[in-house]
Amino acid sequence: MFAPANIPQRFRDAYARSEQGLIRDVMVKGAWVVLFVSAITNGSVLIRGRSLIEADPTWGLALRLPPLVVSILALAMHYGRFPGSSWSMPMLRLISLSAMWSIFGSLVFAYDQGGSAFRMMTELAILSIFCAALVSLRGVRGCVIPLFLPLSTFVVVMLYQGHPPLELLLKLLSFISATVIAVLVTHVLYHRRIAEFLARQKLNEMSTIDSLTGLMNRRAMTERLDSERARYHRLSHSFAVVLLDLDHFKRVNDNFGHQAGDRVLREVANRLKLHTRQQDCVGRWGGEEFLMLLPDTGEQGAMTAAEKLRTALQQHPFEIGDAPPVSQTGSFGIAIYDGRESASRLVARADQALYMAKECGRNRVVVA
Ligand SMILES: Nc1nc2c(ncn2[C@@H]2O[C@H](COP(=O)(O)OP(=O)(O)OP(=O)(O)O)[C@@H](O)[C@H]2O)c(=O)[nH]1
Repeated sequence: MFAPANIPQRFRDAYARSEQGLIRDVMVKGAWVVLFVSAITNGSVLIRGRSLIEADPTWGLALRLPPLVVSILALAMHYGRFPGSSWSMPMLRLISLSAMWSIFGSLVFAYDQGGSAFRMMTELAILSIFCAALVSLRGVRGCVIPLFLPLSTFVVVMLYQGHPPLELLLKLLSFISATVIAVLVTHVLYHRRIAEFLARQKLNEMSTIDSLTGLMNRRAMTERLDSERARYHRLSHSFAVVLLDLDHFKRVNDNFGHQAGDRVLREVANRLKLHTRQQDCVGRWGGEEFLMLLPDTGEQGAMTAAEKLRTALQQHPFEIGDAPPVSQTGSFGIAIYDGRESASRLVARADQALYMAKECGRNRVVVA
């Protein structure tokens, strides 16, 4: 999984997903461009009856066929919905490499036959555009193999054939300057894309994460409840919600101050995370209320889970700084999704059970 070094770990999955979409997009468009350019080039050869490489039909075929075949294959895989997405990047590289092979191969012939400057410029421009697309996906390192490998092969072949290095350099100047411009512009765009991606992720994080505890906030939990309800209707997998309200939490604030209260809330969040499964969702529902969503869980499982959390709070007092640690318990209300009700009705039932737990003396679990 590729992600630039300045993307924090927590955003790397999201970056990989967004990059996959981008790579697929570039691959499909790149394949169409290569097909289109091949059709025009081959068509003009047919109409005008002459080719830069007409002297050698075998080489002509060897240079023109690979990009055509690779592009058709890539488009067939895309439109035929070939499973997975990891093949997009290797396919894009293959398209680029075969196009470079074709272009640089033609250049070798053009060079020897004194091909027209216009023709060379066109092919150099295509090189720069490819380079631009690759740089915009993976930064400058993205074009090392598809661009600099064919270029260095081309230079080595030319030098091997005895062309003077200075003359070669002068002839390549237009290519080098076109590529440098393309690299610079797209390098800036690449960094902008990453900056925009990070800004979007942080905004998204702010709107879904509770800043005090780092848990999901009420909005994000409501969305998860809706998607879990949708999953239930698709797969009939039962799920439970557990609502927790800390007992007499006001006393912590009143006796030790708001900061101590905040520390307790953060530690409660840690313990809830620690004692739930990875697939469970834990969120802060309100001030000192927490909501847990337990997928694939029935009544018995939810009771066991809630009991484990209740013990995890009760078992160890909470550190609050200079003052001695404080005891903090919680009351829990459980509701199992009945298959029909709305998310708010489901939480309301858990709230009623929680109310019963408070009424019965707190520090206990009640099922709706
Ligand atoms: N420190 C801190 N306190 C909060 C926060 N949100 C809510 N509270 C406090 O949580 C307390 C809730 O008090 P109450 O609703 O009276 O309930 P309780 O004292 O927990 O008593 P019971 O729920 O009846 O057991 C209030 O003192 C709120 O100020 C917060 O983000 N930080």
